[in-house]
Amino acid sequence: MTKPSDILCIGSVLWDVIGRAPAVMRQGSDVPGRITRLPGGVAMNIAMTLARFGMTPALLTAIGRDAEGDELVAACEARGMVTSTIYRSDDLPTDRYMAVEGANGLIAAIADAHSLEAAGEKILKPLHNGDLADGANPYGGLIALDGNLTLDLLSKLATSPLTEQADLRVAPASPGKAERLSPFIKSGRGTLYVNLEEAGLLCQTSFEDAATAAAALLQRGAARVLVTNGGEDAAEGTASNVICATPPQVLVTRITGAGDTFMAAHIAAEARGAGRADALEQALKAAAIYVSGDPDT
Ligand SMILES: Nc1ncnc2c1ncn2[C@@H]1O[C@H](COP(=O)(O)OP(=O)(O)O)[C@@H](O)[C@H]1O
Ligand SMILES: O=c1[nH]cc([C@@H]2O[C@H](COP(=O)(O)O)[C@@H](O)[C@H]2O)c(=O)[nH]1
Repeated sequence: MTKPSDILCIGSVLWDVIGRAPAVMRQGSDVPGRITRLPGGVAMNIAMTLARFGMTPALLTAIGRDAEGDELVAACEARGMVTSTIYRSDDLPTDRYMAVEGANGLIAAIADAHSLEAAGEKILKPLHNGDLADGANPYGGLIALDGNLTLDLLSKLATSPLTEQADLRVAPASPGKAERLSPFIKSGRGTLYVNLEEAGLLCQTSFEDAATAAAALLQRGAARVLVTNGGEDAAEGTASNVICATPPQVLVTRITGAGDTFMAAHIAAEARGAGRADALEQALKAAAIYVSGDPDT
């Protein structure tokens, strides 16, 4: 029996290896700093924030049956997440992400999500084998889905009966993978969470502000969108209208994971019954607290 959860997080759960230096960095820099290893991956970041807001996420991902994988699953369990829904692979290693951040922001990052990609549809088994749902009774709750899955699998999910009854919340994994979300614009299914750059990539243009980007995504077929723009106004749009709000001004101490925190806080606010404007305000407040927080937590 699977322990009850109130949201499924589908996508990448991996180890983040983050190097941080107080110096301004450029290509070829070799400077003293701190290197930390933390649970990461977009689905995990969202799940961790949801857990902090009192929700119980179940994870649908691929994790290797290796020592790094065991440690990662234990870290998920320690945070109260449901892990029996995870696909553990005997032959695929646990995925990793590596980033370098200097005083001038993110210098570069590499995401190695090859095992998740290779596992493909195997991670979705609990949605049709009766653990969470089956063909006759599709899953009808919240799903947070990340764009680390292959375009092929995301395309299937955008039209699949497996997710037809679900309240689907979709986030790109990075600007480089933003276009993988285009099936959800085409099918007009789900709520998309993107930053301004990702909105531009999805519309093959660039936008000056979040409200314009939200309107363009809706016009192309998206059912509902949230567009963030760092410290500038964020927007939320549905078929009826686009609303905006301004993030609180804070001193930024970390940037990795701001978008994921925004999304999780927004979902949690709505799960508690917040209306559109209130949920947007709460998400901006939570993201501001996060970006101005202790980078080592
Ligand atoms: N400089 C900042 N000041 C205040 N809030 C910020 C700042 N940068 C990011 N945030 C918060 O994090 C959210 C997401 O940041 P953004 O940079 O748009 O996304 P991503 O992390 O996906 O690139 C913003 O909407 C805002 O709430
Ligand atoms: O292709 C990917 N890039 C980045 C991430 C994850 O996203 C976070 C960094 O996101 P951002 O740069 O938006 O802060 C990290 O936790 C990392 O593991 C991911 O899953 N896949």
